[in-house]
Amino acid sequence: MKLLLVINPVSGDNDKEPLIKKIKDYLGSQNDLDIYKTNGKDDAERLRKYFQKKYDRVLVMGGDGTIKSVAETMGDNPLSMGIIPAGSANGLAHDLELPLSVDEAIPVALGSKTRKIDAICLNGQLGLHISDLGLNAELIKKYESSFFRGKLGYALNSIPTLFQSEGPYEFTIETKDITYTHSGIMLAFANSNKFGTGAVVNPEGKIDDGVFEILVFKKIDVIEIFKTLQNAENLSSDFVEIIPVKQARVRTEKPVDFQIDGEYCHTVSEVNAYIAPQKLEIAIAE
Ligand SMILES: Nc1ncnc2c1ncn2[C@@H]1O[C@H](COP(=O)(O)OP(=O)(O)OP(=O)(O)O)[C@@H](O)[C@H]1O
Repeated sequence: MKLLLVINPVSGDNDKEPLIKKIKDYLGSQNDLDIYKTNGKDDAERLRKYFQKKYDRVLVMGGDGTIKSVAETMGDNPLSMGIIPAGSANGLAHDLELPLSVDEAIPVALGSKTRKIDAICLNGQLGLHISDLGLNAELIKKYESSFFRGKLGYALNSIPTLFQSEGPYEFTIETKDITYTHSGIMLAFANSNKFGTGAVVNPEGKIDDGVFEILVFKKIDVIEIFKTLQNAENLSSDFVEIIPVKQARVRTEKPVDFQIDGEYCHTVSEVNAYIAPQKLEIAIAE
């Protein structure tokens, strides 16, 4: 097998060298492995050059942001992807029920069982997991500029963000059939059903059903947040409005912080979103 291993050296705040050694040991001598370590600057350009070569699979060792950027760089003829979860939250790996320990993840990432998943195209970028406008994107903006990485960084930044949020916002959502206006602290574009924290915010969401859900979170409600952590299926519509769609345009009166799969994307006042069915093939557990 000819493999490209893409590694984010800083994701999840953990040392990748022992993990790389485990992969090399597992592969032994009969496999052909190229390694690319991301730099966070011109990765797309550099990766595109790698993808001009022929590989059988790309392995990604990082978090959702690294998976997203590799998926975007592969273009219209993507390779199948094996994931070695090594980010802070690993939302996509949780959704696909991939093993989180590297020893278990390696055989799965190199295995023959795969699953095709949808992506959401958001203002020209790919979102594979959950992207949002508002409160969570404000938190990610603060986290990315903070000294602390990993889960501690999210935790340390979340309390001030909850009190300093600029919301609520007025979201105008135009679908093929109808236009809604909802006020909320955050609007999410969900391809899957839970955040990397495990909170099930989109109980009906499936990652390969050809639709995505727009979730408008109306207020912070401790009981409902607790229910999301218990995998409850009946979230109150006073807490979250769920709109399944294939395509939508969302507008806000003033620019609002926006994030895609945990990557902060500045402020926007319009997001054009549509589903790209069966966009990516990912190796999963037998
Ligand atoms: N060498 C590097 N130095 C700094 N940033 C990097 C580097 N390589 C990639 N990045 C950045 O890492 C981000 C993607 O991180 P990813 O989502 O994979 O991990 P993560 O789960 O967010 O982990 P963490 O929370 O520790 O960043 C992107 O913003 C990318 O630009």
